[in-house]
Amino acid sequence: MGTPANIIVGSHVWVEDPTLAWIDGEVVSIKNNEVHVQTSNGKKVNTDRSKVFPKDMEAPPGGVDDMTRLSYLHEPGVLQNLATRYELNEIYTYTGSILIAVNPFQRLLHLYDTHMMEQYKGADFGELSPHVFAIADVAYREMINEGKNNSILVSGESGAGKTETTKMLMRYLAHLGGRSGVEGRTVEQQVLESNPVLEAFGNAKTVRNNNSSRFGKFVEIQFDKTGRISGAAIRTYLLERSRVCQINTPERNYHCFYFLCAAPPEDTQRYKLADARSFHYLNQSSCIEVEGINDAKDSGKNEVGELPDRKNKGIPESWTNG
Ligand SMILES: Nc1ncnc2c1ncn2[C@@H]1O[C@H](COP(=O)(O)OP(=O)(O)OP(=O)(O)O)[C@@H](O)[C@H]1O
Repeated sequence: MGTPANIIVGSHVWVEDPTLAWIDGEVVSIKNNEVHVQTSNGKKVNTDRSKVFPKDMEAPPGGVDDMTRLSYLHEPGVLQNLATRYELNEIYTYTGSILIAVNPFQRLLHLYDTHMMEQYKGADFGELSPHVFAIADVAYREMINEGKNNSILVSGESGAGKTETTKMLMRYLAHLGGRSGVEGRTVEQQVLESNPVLEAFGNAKTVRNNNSSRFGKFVEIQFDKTGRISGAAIRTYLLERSRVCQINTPERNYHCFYFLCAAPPEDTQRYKLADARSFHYLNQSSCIEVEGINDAKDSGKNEVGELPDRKNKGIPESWTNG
């Protein structure tokens, strides 16, 4: 962020705030390099000129859907725009061809239904509101038109929404490249159904996220020349292995252990399992149950065919019997 040169007495500006990150206010005086600001929450702040940023007083009340259209592309300007849109449940914003997603922490089902997918199918980039489907659509079209591989990178800190976003991308690509009316389980179904299995073995409750992925993954979806999904591969790497034998409150071990312990009695007896609290690797943390995760129900989430080699892996039948 460069030093703003045009700060004068009367300017509307942003200054840092210990709790709000940034607060807006008006410059009341400037002495050498020290700027005196009266903030909109009634405080007086003295700060260095280099830490004061101009506020765009003509920004649209609902924010802009592409941040390259902001008059000032500095941190407070970007955060203010994202916050304004978030208030309106607009969780997606572009910065050029990059999509920024703000975690809504609530199900916005209308955003991801089939109707929405159909709207984004083939639409020009930027024609509709920013959306994760638009990113997937561009990647897909470019791949088809130019005959080249394409990648979508999803990044962010823990709990930002990468796992959810990746699932939406996969759902959309499966929608575009799926085969309707094909007998049996299609590749795209199998790709989508791999998520619960991967999450059971590689996700755990952490301080920041009840369903934190403790591994990285590279999902490859292969398409044929006509744009239909022909295959898929998922490469996982860097599982946080230490979590298996050491956990601290309020975190949990990998979901799969709790699912196993919560399996129906015939399975728990057969595999000599018991209440999760009776196992040292699970009871080192006082957190056994997690809000939003039903271990007994989720233990049966995996349906026939997902784990064809379950016998070799010692996976209880209840996991594959639905
Ligand atoms: N688009 C979304 N709609 C609704 N809820 C969401 C969305 N994105 C994220 N969430 C919520 O936030 C939680 C955390 O998101 P997610 O697990 O995707 O984060 P992450 O970036 O993958 O974190 P980690 O790096 O810890 O795995 C989800 O369990 C879900 O409750």
